[in-house]
Amino acid sequence: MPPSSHQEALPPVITVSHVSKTFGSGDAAVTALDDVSLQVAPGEIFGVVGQSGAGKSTLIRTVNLLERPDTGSVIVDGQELTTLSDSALRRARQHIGMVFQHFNLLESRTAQGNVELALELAGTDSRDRKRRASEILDLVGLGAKAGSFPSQLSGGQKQRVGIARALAAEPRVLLSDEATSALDPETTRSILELFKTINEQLGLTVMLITHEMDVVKGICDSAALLEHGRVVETGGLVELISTPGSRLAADLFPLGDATPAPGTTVIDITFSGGSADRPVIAQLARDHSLDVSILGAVIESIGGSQAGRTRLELPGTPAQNAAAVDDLRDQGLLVEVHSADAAGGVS
Ligand SMILES: Nc1ncnc2c1ncn2[C@@H]1O[C@H](COP(=O)(O)OP(=O)(O)OP(=O)(O)O)[C@@H](O)[C@H]1O
Repeated sequence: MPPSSHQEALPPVITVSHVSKTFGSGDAAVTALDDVSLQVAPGEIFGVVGQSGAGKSTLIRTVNLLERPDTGSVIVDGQELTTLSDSALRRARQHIGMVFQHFNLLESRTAQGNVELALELAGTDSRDRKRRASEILDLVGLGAKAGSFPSQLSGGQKQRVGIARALAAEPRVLLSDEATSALDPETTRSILELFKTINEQLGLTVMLITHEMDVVKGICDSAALLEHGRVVETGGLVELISTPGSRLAADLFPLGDATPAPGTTVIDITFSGGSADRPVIAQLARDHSLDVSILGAVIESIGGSQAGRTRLELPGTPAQNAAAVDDLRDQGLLVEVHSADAAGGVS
């Protein structure tokens, strides 16, 4: 659910502050996380993206201390995890569900048995375990398969069991490490819809790792881009796409690579909220008698509102188009101006 102003006033559910983690030592040392700080607001779906080896898994595993940071602090639901005793940490982890890429189910147990296991570990008595496991399997759409073993389930069904297990002990936070990357596109869509449903129905905060921008666009409210163990950008998606030069925005809304004519002006306009519905380009062409060419455009729905970017080519130099650009900016639009060089490149 998109964070409302009321939610923004609440303290974050996850706060990672100045976390660093190095594996190995000497010449073999690998710094997986380098002074990482980020916050996840209550009820948000927060995506962590970045290339392979950027530190995404290490980061998400520090949020439930499966990976202990060398330095820094991790606060989940108001509790600083790094200073807890082993037994207190085990209790705290029961409120942090985790979903894994390869499901990590016990083959010897049925779907119901796998979900009940999480409740056994939480000390729930037998009757409540059965009732709760049935309820939660119904919620993930797998009630009819409660008695099936993992070997009798499809990948998507296995992941639903994994999600049910993660939800069994009524966590406040759900962590997902590439939950959909072993699934086909259609199953991926249905699992993402399930995340969204859980997020909305249970008010659960979700932090997920993905390398797929479509996942971020599809369900995330906020995201962080990791590079070489560092957070290079983080924020709400609508806010990010309104940030000039945002790498995440460029990855979320790729504008294609149409080549402008040499000596022209190239402008990138970011639309969000109401501006996405206005006939901005037609008005620009009319008011400034400009022969506007659209080099690329993408409009998407993010968190229930329209957002997108458009790359336009205008005849003449940036100086000659200054009035047109000012006009766009006066309308509250975010405009970046480039000039096309002789080779059709943009600078
Ligand atoms: N247990 C470990 N021992 C040694 N090095 C590790 C360990 N775990 C991670 N690393 C290293 O830390 C860096 C970050 O790894 P991590 O798995 O967090 O990246 P990632 O962004 O999740 O990558 P991928 O998308 O490929 O899963 C990599 O260089 C990796 O080789």
